[in-house]
Amino acid sequence: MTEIMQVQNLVKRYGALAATNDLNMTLRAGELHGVIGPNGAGKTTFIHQLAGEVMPDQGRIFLDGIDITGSSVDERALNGIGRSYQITSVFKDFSVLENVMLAVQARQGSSFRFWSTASRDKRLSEPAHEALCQVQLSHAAQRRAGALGYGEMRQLEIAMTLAMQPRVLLLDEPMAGMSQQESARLVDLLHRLKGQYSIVLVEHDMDAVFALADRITVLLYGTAIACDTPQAIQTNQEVKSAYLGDDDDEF
Ligand SMILES: Nc1ncnc2c1ncn2[C@@H]1O[C@H](COP(=O)(O)OP(=O)(O)OP(=O)(O)O)[C@@H](O)[C@H]1O
Repeated sequence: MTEIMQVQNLVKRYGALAATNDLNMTLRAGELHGVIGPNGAGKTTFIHQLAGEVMPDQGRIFLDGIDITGSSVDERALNGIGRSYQITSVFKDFSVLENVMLAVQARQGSSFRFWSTASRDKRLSEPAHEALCQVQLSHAAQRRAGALGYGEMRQLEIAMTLAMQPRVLLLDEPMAGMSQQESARLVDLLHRLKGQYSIVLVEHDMDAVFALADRITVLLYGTAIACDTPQAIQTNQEVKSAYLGDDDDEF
């Protein structure tokens, strides 16, 4: 399997604290790669660095073998790195469809400037409908985004990310705050997206990560202490003692 991203020796310091510390990881094309670790292990800082929101102090990030360490968030998005939108970036008074259309427009950039309104609308609405279909939110296309339930709002965020036509999807705790039913629906959705996209999933819901991931990287104090299949991670002694405190029941 080819590697779509490589992360080499990533370091991000906040004062004396190294949030990521010599962190190495590879993302294979089409895999769902779970990233787990205790609170403060550096998971979110890692995702921020992959997305370009935080610049590392040391280390390199490669996409398709090209060094993107110094690229901005926008450049990375145009090169296919999709960072899940946050609820804060949803326009609550716009319809669900309009929000996704805005994401399509962001992807298409200024190429629509000279087009007629009708053709522009179609060029925006068709991929937007497609993205909503992918996350099974088509039924809510005309609803006001602000009227969506919490789980549906997260589905909308993913639709907006998919509308950017990413190859790599970065998902930072997509199940946070969800009910059991909403989480189960999101697990189903990620199962469907698996293989179509290369996905990095940071998630505290261990059942979800172990059910979904092809491989899991375990972070501890900003360093990857293990990277393996869920089955191997489950029985990895270093992971057990360092991350789970030797408690077999945790898995
Ligand atoms: N902007 C910042 N300024 C100072 N310290 C920070 C900053 N961002 C993160 N940190 C620190 O870096 C460490 C790693 O934080 P990070 O949020 O990446 O961990 P995490 O694994 O995502 O944690 P959690 O599971 O609790 O979300 C923590 O000790 C955190 O306090």
